[in-house]
Amino acid sequence: MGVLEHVAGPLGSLTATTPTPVLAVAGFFSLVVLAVVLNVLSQVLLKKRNEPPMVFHWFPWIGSTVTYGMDPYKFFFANKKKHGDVFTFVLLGRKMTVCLDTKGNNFILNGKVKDLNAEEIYNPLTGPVFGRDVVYDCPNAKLMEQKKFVKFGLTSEALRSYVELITHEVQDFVKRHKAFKGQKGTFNVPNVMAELTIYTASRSLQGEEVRNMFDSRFAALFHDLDLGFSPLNFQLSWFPLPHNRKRDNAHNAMVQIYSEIVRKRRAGEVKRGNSQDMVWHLMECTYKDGTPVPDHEIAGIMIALLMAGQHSSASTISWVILRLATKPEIVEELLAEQKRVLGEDLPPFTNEDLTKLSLHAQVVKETLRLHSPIHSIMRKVKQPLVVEGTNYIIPTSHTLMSSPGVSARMDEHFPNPSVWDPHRWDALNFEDDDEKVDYGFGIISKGGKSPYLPFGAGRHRCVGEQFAYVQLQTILAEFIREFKIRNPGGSTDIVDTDYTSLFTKPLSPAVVEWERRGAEL
Ligand code: HEM
Repeated sequence: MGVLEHVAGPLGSLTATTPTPVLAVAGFFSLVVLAVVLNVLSQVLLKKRNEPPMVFHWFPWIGSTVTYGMDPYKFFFANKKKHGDVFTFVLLGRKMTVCLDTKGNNFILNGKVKDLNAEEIYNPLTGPVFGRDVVYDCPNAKLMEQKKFVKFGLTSEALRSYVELITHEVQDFVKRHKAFKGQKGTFNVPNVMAELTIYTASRSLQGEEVRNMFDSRFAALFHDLDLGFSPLNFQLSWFPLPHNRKRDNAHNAMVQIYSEIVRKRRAGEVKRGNSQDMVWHLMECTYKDGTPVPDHEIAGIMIALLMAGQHSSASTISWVILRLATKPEIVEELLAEQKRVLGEDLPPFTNEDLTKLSLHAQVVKETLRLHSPIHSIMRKVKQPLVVEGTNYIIPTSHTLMSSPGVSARMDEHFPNPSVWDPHRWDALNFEDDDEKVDYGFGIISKGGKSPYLPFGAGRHRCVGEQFAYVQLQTILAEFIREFKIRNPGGSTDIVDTDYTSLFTKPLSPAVVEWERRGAEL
């Protein structure tokens, strides 16, 4: 028997005796073609005049998922050019209506609670990670109270103590970490900075017990819990996949750890001393109706703070280091600022000192303009909504999507927007004339006209901004005291962004060269 007969033999017998598989494949392809044709026809023929334009797509359900997912900003700008600031696209079967620029940001972020809803979108994903009765697993009014607890826990006394604790963590880290052995070397920025960020956050905000557990048990639990933030979980968070099982086990273990910390503290087995961590503060908080925060909610809020803070801060400080490595002259300017403000001998600094290090703050601010860790913010439409200045009415079957990162990259607001230039903020401020509002967690700027909203706006605005700035500025100030940094070969290139996880971050590996001060690069 020849080779061809060998191959044809089995196929021949298959078609002769079982025609079904071939027919099934042909049938499947016909169905796909039919679905594509109907989908295209419906986009061309059934345009609704009072709904925003739909981004053209061939396949139903998949829609624009791939182009959006590969580079959301490229996708937003391309469609803004084609359709204007308001358009709809299909993301995994959902109709997402995007509203861009300052008006779009304001429309979505400052929307009323009766019109827009965050918890229906986010809770399937965050619920199993954070736990019961916290954040999106409770009515919005309760979330506002929980945010108030956190915001009011970040007192100036607490922040002062955090600066000291974070400073010690950084000093210890740069002495001991394997990436910083010797006088000079290279390090993979995203990995090393993620490690440093979590040590600093856990020692300050989370408290001594959590920090002490980090090197052993806690890091593994954090890793497993984090698996729950896989984008796949927007659809399948309930499905017993291995990563979801690990997530659930990690969540239960973490709740037990926090509950045990609270129990020991309440029993007086651990004394407070000068400790200002958030667990102590939450143990003293009560809801408006007089109910103290139950232990499982303390655990849930602490987990939420850990997860929300870790990804955003680790990504931001990594971008700070990577951007500085492209402009080593700014590193020297930062050091000069510290010497000018604090003294030539670079003494330890306080939270009040940080507010005087304006270039340090501007480095963080400019980095967040171009590298905001959250590129898309979503809300479910609860009743048909008119978009001001248009004839569009957004139906309740749509989800709204805001991307403040778009206005932050528009040349109408920021000349040469793609250039990373901390000095652009020397004389730039969007907050001064802004309307103020209180959604229940303290007075905030409404941000209605600002093109720069990396911490969001409205009732879901970030309550971690102050902590993030303290953490990021302290790490930055300590880091540049210790090291000179630059890109290998003095290159000015910057790595691409990794959009595959929920929070964006630099694509790893992203390596820079370091040298301890006192030696030459
Ligand atoms: C550079 C750092 C950070 C950035 C850029 C950032 C950004 C944001 C943004 C854009 C939102 C609004 C989300 C929405 O409207 O759906 C938000 C909310 C929030 N963030 Fe942050 N964040 C940062 C750090 C932190 C830290 C360190 C914490 C905790 C200590 C934190 C806790 C929260 C909380 C509790 C919310 C409220 C969620 C809600 O009300 O729906 N964030 N953050």
